[in-house]
Amino acid sequence: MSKGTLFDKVWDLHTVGTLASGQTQLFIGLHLIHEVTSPQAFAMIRERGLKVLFPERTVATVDHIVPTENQARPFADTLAEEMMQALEKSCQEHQITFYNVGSGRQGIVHAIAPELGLTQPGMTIACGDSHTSTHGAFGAIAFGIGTSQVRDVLASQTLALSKLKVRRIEVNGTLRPGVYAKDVILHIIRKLGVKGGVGYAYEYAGSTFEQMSMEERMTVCNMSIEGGARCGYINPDRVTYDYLKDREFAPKGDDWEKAVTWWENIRSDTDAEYDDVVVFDAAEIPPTVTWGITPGQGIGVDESIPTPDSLPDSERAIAEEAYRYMKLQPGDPIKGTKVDVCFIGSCTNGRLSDLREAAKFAKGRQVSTGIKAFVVPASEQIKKEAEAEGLDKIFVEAGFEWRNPGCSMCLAMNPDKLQGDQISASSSNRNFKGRQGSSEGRTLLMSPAMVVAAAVNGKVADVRELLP
Ligand SMILES: CC(C)[C@H](C(=O)O)[C@@H](O)C(=O)O
Ligand code: SF4
Repeated sequence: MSKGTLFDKVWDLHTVGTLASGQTQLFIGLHLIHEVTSPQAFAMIRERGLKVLFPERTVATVDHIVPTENQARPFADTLAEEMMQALEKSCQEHQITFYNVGSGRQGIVHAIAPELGLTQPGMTIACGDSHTSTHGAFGAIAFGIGTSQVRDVLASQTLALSKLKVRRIEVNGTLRPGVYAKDVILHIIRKLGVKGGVGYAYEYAGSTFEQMSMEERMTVCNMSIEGGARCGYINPDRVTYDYLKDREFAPKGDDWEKAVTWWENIRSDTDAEYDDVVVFDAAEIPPTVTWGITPGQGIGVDESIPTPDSLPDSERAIAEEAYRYMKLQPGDPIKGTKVDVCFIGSCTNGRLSDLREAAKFAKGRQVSTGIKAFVVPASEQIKKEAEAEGLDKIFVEAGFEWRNPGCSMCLAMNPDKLQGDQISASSSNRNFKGRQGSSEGRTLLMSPAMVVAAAVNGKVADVRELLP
């Protein structure tokens, strides 16, 4: 095996050849598909009379358009129903496994592949979805692709790609109470910028990530793309193997031992060379909230919205645009900003550990009057597990609604939408203009625990004040 970073090794092992363009033809071990970016890709292969080359390496689910309340078919939204039928038909035609609503395995694509054990170290994974970077938490090279690339993978199981540089992002130390994986990644993006990672794969390393659970690692890798990095990964270790062991599609018996040996070999070598190295101290990371219209516009919950003169030239224009859109004043504290909607869910923070942590703070408290607060587990399996622990009851008693799995208000391609210029406290990953279903809707990104703090206070609050 070649020496170097995990990225280099996995890249080399999956290289089919070099194309005339100079790009690499890279073999894709696992292709995940969903209803939004696959219909046109299927139409394109159909037009050319092509087949799906490796249906057994292709797995589908439905997540973006599913209603989280009434899931009766046909869906009330005819466009959603059409997308659903298109996916059902394509999967049937090409013998692709489809985890449909009610299968017990449906959910946000980036939640179900790990929980089924499909996502494994050393793999190349592609999906027509930018947050495919999530799967890097397992030491896979996983990235989002566009519809024409979905076509390429369906037809050839390969992609034409240019190799990325690798930046090692080291975070060391223990996170302070009330500070979560979400704050770590929001902090990294705040410091390195939303375009800082363009051209790079991010390798997250250091004791902070080593101490994280797989779910926390997924939260971090998920938002690599918001920092401009096409993929982000963490070297596999005992935590990874313990998570994967005995999952449905994980290797079994002798194959398991062989797999672990191989996974150990693909870890970045200690003397690997990086194109860049950045180091952060975990103790300096505060509970972070975004105030603007990019995930890079984050501040500590006890900081004030930056004034134009405190910002570097390159950030001023987008800050001006953000003050106008968000209707927030530079210099004002973010804490105390009134919110209307509180959303816990998404592929960033809709997993069991997120719901458990949020429930700890919701227990025995009440959602403030006039606030709409709701919890959307990322998958059917997570929903079931959460209910078995009684988390649903804690949320409902506190005044949250408990919904069915899907992307929901992360992107609002389903009925869960902000109205007018409502402000949401959201555990999702994007605060772009109009992201949550209203062209004037405003989004404040934060950890699930911070969303609960906002829900019970009716305004942005510091979760540390709720700590026992
Ligand atoms: C719909 C899909 C293509 C999109 C993405 O690529 O990320 C969505 O998941 C998002 O989060 O904006
Ligand atoms: S939860 Fe949000 S970010 Fe994740 S795949 Fe769905 S829409 Fe995209």
